[in-house]
Amino acid sequence: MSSHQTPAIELRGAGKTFRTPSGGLHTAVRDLDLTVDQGEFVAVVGPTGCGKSTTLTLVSGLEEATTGDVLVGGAPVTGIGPTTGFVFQQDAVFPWRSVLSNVMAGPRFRGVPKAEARERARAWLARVGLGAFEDRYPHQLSGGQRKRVALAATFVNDPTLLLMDEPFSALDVQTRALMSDELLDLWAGTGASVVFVTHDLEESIALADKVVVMTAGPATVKEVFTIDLPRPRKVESIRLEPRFLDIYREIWTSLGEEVRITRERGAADAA
Ligand SMILES: Nc1ncnc2c1ncn2[C@@H]1O[C@H](COP(=O)(O)OP(=O)(O)OP(=O)(O)O)[C@@H](O)[C@H]1O
Repeated sequence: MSSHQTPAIELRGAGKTFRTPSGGLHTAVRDLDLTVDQGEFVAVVGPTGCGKSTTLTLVSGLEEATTGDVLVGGAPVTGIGPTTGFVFQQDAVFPWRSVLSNVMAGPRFRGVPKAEARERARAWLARVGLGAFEDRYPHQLSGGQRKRVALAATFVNDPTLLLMDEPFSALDVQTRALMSDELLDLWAGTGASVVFVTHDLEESIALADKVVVMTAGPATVKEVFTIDLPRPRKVESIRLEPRFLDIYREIWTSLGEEVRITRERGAADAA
């Protein structure tokens, strides 16, 4: 990565304070400093409720930072850019549209002619192994297949920035590992920058170039770990590598402390 490139994302002292329904103020994240380089895969881990999703909504422009700066492609973020893709835990598919129509929707919305949109959608469906399922409706698919549709529907738009909020957490363990491999295959060579929020430390290490550990809420960046595992990766085999286990232990030392703080606070609140 050449050092003169504008980072894909820069958070500088970014924070977000929400007004609660009772009229109080709740700080969700504070003093966030983070750089995501172009083409980099960054995973964000942190204790439950610490502010991971809020961080992602700041980057997406869905929420405006209360303090500090959020830059995407070197410019202050003003809303969801046309080249930003999202994948969430919930299936972001239209239940009343066929699989093919779902994947064509993005390009059509962006003004791509129908025949070309269909061709591009078919190519991505083939890549996710759903070429034979284009006429099905989402309810006729398994959870993993629906997730594949969501990935095809995202990648068909050639995103330069991918924001993913626990996209695989509703899936069973085996499907989850398959989807992680699938994601890495689809992402490889696209040059897209990824911010991937997860609860799962193993998943974060297997996928990412950098793992960002956030503190107990209101979250700030605690530590950033560079993951020096080679690519291409297969998540089921890489997690058995000695280097993977060393990295896991190192990051857990940092993350575990924040998880404990969060648990103790929860116990104190309940007492
Ligand atoms: N719109 C909002 N209004 C008020 N408070 C909010 C709002 N959105 C989030 N919060 C609060 O901000 C804090 C951080 O929430 P956020 O969803 O970002 O955490 P998270 O780390 O993604 O959580 P989880 O690990 O459970 O997915 C929480 O205390 C939450 O209740």
